[in-house]
Amino acid sequence: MSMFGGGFGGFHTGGRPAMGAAGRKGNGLPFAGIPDDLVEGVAKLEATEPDHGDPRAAFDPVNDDGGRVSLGRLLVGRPGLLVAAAIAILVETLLLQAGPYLVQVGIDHGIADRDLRVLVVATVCFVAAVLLTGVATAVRMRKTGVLAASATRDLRIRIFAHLQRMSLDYYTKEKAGVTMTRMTSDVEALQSLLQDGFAQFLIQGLTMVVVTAVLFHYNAELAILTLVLVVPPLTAASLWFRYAADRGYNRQRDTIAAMFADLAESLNGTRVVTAHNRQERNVVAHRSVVGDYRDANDWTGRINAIYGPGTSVIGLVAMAVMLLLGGRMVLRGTLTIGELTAFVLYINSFFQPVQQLVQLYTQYQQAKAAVGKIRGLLSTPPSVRESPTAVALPPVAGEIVFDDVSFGYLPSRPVLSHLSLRIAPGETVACVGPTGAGKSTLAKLVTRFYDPVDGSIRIDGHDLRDVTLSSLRTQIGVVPQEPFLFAGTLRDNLAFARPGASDDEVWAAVDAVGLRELVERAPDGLDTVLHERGQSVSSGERQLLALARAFLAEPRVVVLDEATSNLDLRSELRVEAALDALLEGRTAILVAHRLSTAMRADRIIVVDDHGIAETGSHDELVRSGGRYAAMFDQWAASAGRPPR
Ligand SMILES: Nc1ncnc2c1ncn2[C@@H]1O[C@H](COP(=O)(O)OP(=O)(O)OP(=O)(O)O)[C@@H](O)[C@H]1O
Repeated sequence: MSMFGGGFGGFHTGGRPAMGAAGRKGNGLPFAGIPDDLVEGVAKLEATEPDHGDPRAAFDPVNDDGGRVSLGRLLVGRPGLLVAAAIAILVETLLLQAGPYLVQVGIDHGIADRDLRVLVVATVCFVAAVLLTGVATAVRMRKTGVLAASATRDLRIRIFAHLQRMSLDYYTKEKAGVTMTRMTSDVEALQSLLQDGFAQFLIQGLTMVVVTAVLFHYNAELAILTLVLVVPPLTAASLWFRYAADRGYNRQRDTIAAMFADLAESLNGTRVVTAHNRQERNVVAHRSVVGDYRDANDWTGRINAIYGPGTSVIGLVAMAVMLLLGGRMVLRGTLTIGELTAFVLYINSFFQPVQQLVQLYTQYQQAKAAVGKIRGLLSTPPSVRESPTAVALPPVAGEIVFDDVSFGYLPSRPVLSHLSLRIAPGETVACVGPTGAGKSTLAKLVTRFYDPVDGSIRIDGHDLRDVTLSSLRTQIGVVPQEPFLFAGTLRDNLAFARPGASDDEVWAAVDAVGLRELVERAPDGLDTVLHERGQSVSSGERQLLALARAFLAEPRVVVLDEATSNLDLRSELRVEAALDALLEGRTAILVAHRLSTAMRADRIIVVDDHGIAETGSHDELVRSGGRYAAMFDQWAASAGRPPR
C-alpha cells in the first residue's frame, strides 16, 4: 500500500526508514509530533522492527546501472560472506571425513592391540569431530543464507525498477504471468542455488578429491580397482541423466510460466469470465495447462527415480566387491581389518558426492537459465528512452504542435501518417472518428507513451524527445479510458501523482469534481480503503476519481481518453461538470466517444484515413456537411435530438 507514496518518493523497499518516526514528513498531513506519553512506546515498537536499510532506492528512468547479471557477480558482490562461508565449508568437509579414519584407528590400535585408552581417545575425537562439523555447517548455512537473501533482494528490486522503466509496448507484448515468473520462480531458482547449491558443489567436489587421496593412501591397488569398476558406469549414468534433466527442467520452466500466465489472465478477467459463463471452459483450459506442468514434473521425477537408485546400486555393488577383494588381502596379511573397514566406508563417501554433484548440476542449469531470462529482461531497453542530453521541461504555456507525424505500432501497418496539427495554449481539441482510426494513438503520442516513427511533436517549441520524461509527465495530466484505482485509501488514490499534497488540496480536488458527498459518505472519509482496481466504486465514481486525480496534479496539459461505458444521465452531467472544472485554463486533447463532449470543445478534429480528415468548430463542421455532419446526424437521430 505504501506504493502510493504518502511522501515516500522513490521506491520503497520495505521496512524501517532511516529516519525515526518523529522525523517523517510529507505524508500530506500537518505533522504535530508524537505526544510525550507515546514517545517511549513508539521507540520500543520501532526497535522491534527489522532494519531493511535506507528505504529509498536509486531509480534512473533510462538505464539499469547495476551492470550485467551473472552468477559470478551475484556471489562476488559480498566478499566477506563468501570468505566466511568458504572457510566453514573447508572445515566441514575435512571433519566429515575424519570418521572412517577414527574407526580404523579404534579397530587397529584400540581393539586389535587391546588398548582401551586408544579406543576412548578415538571415540572422543569422533564425537568432537561430529560436534565441530555441526558448528561449521551451521556457520556455513547462516552465511550462505544471508548471501542468498540479500543478493536476491537486490535483484528483485532491480527487476521491479526495470519493469517500472519499461514502455507500454513491452506490457502489450509480454504476458503479465510470464513477467511474474521472472520475479518468482526464476529468482527462487537462483536463491536456492546461492543458498545451498554452491556450498554443496564445493563440499561434494572437495570430498571427492579428499576421499580419492585417502583411498590411494590406504591401498593403491584397491583404489585403482574401485575407480575402474565404478567410474565407467557412473559416467555413463551421469551423462544420460544430465541430458534428460536438461530437457526435463526446460520443459518444467516453460510450463510453469504458461501456468502463471493463464492464472494471471483469469484473475484479471474474472468479471468477463463470470459474465460470459466461461468458468467451466476456463477450468478445462487451466486443467490442460496444469496438466502440462504435471507431465513435466512427472518426467523429472521419473528420471530422478532411475538415476538415484541406479547409482546407489553401482556404489553398493562396488562395496561388496571391495569387501571380497580387500578381505582376501586381510587374509593374506597385506591389509588390516581397520584399514578394510575404513576403505569400505570411504567408498560410500566417494559415491554420494558424485550423485549429489550431478543433481546439483541440474540445479545449476535451472539457475543459469533463470539468470539468462532475468538478464534478457534487464537488458531490454525501454522503447521510449530519455536522451542523455535531455533537459527538464520548463513550465509550459501549453502549445502542442504535431509536425508531419507518422506512427504505427507495426512497421507494416501505419496508424497515422504525415499528420500536422497545432493546438494553441488553453485550447480544447476533441478527436472524433471511427473506431480504430487512431484517436487514442494520437493521445498516447502526446504523453510520449510511444515515439513517432517520423516527424516530431513539440510542446512550447520543445521536441518531446529532448526533455526528461518526468518533467514532461508532471505537466501532462492523463485520464485514461479505464481509470485504474489501486488497492489503498481514497487519499492515496487521489494524490497518486502528487503524494505530497495537503489535505486541503485533496479536498479542493474532491470539490472540483463534485465528489464531496461520496467521500463524506464513505466510512472513513479520505482514509476509506478502496479495493483492487477500484471494484468497490461505481464506474461513474471511478471516472470522477480519475478526474480529481488529474486535477490535483495541476497539469498544464490534459489528455483525456473518454470512457466508453455508458453512464446514467445524472452521472454523465456530473462527469461533464467535473470535466469543465479540470479543463478550465488548460490545453486539452479529448478523445471523445460521445458527440456531446466533442460539441463542447473549442475545436473538433475528425481522425480518419491515417490523418485528420476534417477540422473546425462544431458549427463549422456541421455546416460543411462532411463526415462529422454525417456522424452528428446519426447521433442526433439515435439520441432523439433534432437534426441540424
Ligand atoms: N499496442 C498496439 N499494438 C498494435 N496495434 C495497436 C495497438 N494499439 C492500438 N493498435 C491498433 O492501432 C489502431 C488505432 O488504435 P487506437 O486505439 O488509436 O484507435 P481509436 O481511434 O482510439 O479507437 P477507439 O475509438 O475504438 O478507441 C487500431 O487499428 C488498433 O487495432
